[in-house]
Amino acid sequence: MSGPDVNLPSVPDDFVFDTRTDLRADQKAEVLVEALPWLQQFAGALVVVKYGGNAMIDDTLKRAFAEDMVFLRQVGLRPVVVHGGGPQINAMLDRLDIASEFRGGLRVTTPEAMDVVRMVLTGQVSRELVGLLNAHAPHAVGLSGEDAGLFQARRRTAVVDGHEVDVGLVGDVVHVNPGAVLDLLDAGRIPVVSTVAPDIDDPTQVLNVNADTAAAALAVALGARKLIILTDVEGLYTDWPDRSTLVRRIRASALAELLPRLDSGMRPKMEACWRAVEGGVPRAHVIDGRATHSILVEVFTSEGVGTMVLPDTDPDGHPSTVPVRAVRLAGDDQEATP
Ligand SMILES: Nc1ncnc2c1ncn2[C@@H]1O[C@H](COP(=O)(O)OP(=O)(O)O)[C@@H](O)[C@H]1O
Ligand SMILES: CC(=O)N[C@@H](CCC(=O)OP(=O)(O)O)C(=O)O
Repeated sequence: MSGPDVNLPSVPDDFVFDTRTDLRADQKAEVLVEALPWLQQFAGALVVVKYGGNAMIDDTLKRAFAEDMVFLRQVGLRPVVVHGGGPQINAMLDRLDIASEFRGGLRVTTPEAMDVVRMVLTGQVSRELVGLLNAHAPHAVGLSGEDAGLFQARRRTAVVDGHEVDVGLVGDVVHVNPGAVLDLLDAGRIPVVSTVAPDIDDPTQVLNVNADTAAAALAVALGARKLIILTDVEGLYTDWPDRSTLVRRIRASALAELLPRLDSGMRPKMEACWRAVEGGVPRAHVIDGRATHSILVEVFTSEGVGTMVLPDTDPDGHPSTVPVRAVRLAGDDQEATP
């Protein structure tokens, strides 16, 4: 194609053209202005973000996630990252030819598998996330549930078809000592937490803890303003996989009724949201980690994204409402009040 003969400035080989032509300048300004009340509302807010699953295996998404965390910190929030790493653990177990299975959504964890879980979460996934974050500015510090007594866990079973089954070295967080995380936040750092925890009944033994569950326990202990869980689906569907049943907002009591009917993938996430909200975290969200910058859209736009869990009543005793995001509540006949 030939255009008018004009003198164009020379462009370096590594120049990346801005292809974001879908927004006009005034529309870009509108997006920024729309963020203003949310920036004001969340100034200083502590937000726990659980990063894991498939959103963590794509390089572009990983870089975008790091940008989002650095962005949150830069505009005055206090983000804490709790990461999973199920797919990465699977890959390493395969490489080492160690068999592994899930029961009731939990990995059956033998002592041999536990070594791999610990090595992958704290030695590989945490290191990679810290590196991606620190590519922007040296703020991220990795720590595991073992560090400074952050987590203590107790062994648990899984429930399969109504029966309790042994899943080996798997635990639930029963105690959180958030001092180390708070120290890091006070120093302006971004803590990156991996979810391996000492056994409260045998502190020389470490346990494998589901990262969604651990993120909820940490959010409660830190008094977080939000828990945000990234996953590989748009949010919670009441009738999975019927796409017309995506839930935008749901109150804790309606969620409690729904939980027993959820499949094992979504159940730990929604249970984590429920636990967080019951434990005093005002809002918990499950959002699509496959969409770049979905965290920024959730925090800084009026529509939000994904599924939001909110308490039945806000601390002032009024039925909980959230500005503008007026969408019908699952399990609730009323329209949300803007
Ligand atoms: N009710 C539901 N709503 C949404 N997703 C569901 C539901 N039930 C099952 N799922 C499945 O759960 C998956 C998310 O769980 P999982 O794969 O464990 O997430 P992650 O890898 O992000 O930790 C979704 O990709 C979807 O296939
Ligand atoms: C007990 C248990 O199942 N632990 C998980 C811990 C990692 C995790 O939760 O990772 P995702 O968030 O990526 O799923 C596991 O071994 O896979």
